[in-house]
Amino acid sequence: MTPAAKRSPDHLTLALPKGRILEDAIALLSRAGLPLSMPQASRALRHEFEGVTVLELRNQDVPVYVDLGVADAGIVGKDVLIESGRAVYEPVDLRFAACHLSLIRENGATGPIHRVGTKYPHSAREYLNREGIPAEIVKLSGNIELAALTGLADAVIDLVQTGGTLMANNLQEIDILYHSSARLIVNRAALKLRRSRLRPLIANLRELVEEKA
Ligand SMILES: Nc1ncnc2c1ncn2[C@@H]1O[C@H](COP(=O)(O)OP(=O)(O)OP(=O)(O)O)[C@@H](O)[C@H]1O
Ligand SMILES: O=P(O)(O)OC[C@H]1O[C@H](OP(=O)(O)OP(=O)(O)O)[C@H](O)[C@@H]1O
Repeated sequence: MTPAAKRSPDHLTLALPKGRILEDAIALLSRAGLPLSMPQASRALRHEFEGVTVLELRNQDVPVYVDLGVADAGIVGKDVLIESGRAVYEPVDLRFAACHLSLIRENGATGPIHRVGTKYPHSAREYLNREGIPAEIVKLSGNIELAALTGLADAVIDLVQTGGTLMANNLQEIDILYHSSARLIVNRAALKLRRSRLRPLIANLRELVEEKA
C-alpha cells in the first residue's frame, strides 16, 4: 500500500518548504479555505491542523515527498521542481516568489567559460549543452555569486529577482535560462484518492491567483 493510501481520504498532508516561501504559502492556503496558521517558532517539523498535516521541509525535498506520496500536495519554486526532475502534477502557478535563473559573470568578463558554479547542476548542464559551452559544473550550496567574484568559476548560474545582489557585487546577467515562481504540486494517486479535498483546493487557488492578476 502506498503511504497516501494508508491515511483517511478526508485528511490532507501538505509538504511546505521553510524559508522565504513558507509564510506566503500558509497565507494563500488559508485564503483558499484550509484551517492553517503560521507554525510557532519551535523545533517541531510536523504541524497538525484540523484535517490537515503540514510537513516543514527543505525546498529540494518537497517534490520528493509529493512524488513518493508521503505528502498529497506541496508548494515549491518551479526552479526546484525543474531541478528535481520529478514528474508530479503541477496544476497551479501561484505567481509569488517570482525570479529567474540566469547565467551571471563579473562586469566586463569576456574570456571563455571553463567552470560554472551553481546550486542547479541539472538546469546548468542542460543549458550549457544546448549552448555548446563545454564547461565543468561545480555544485555549490549558497551565496553562489561569490564563485564568480573569487575566481572559483568563470560564471555562475543563479537566481535573480531585483538584481540587487548583482548590483552590489559588480556582476552582470548574461542570459536567462528560465523564469520561476511558486507552484502547487500534487501527487497523482492522491488526486484520485482525495479528490473531495484536492479538487476544491485547486479550484480555490486558481480563483485567488486569477483575482490578483
Ligand atoms: N531573491 C528571490 N526573490 C524571489 N524568489 C526567490 C528569491 N530567491 C529564491 N526565490 C524562490 O524562493 C524559493 C525558496 O528560496 P529560499 O531562499 O527560501 O531557499 P534557500 O534557503 O536558498 O533553499 P535551501 O536552503 O532549502 O536550499 C527558491 O527556490 C525560488 O523559487
Ligand atoms: O536579485 P536579488 O533580489 O538580489 O535576489 C537574488 C538573490 O536571492 C537569492 O539568494 P538568497 O538571499 O536566497 O541567499 P542564498 O544564496 O543563500 O540562497 C539568490 O540566490 C540571489 O543571490
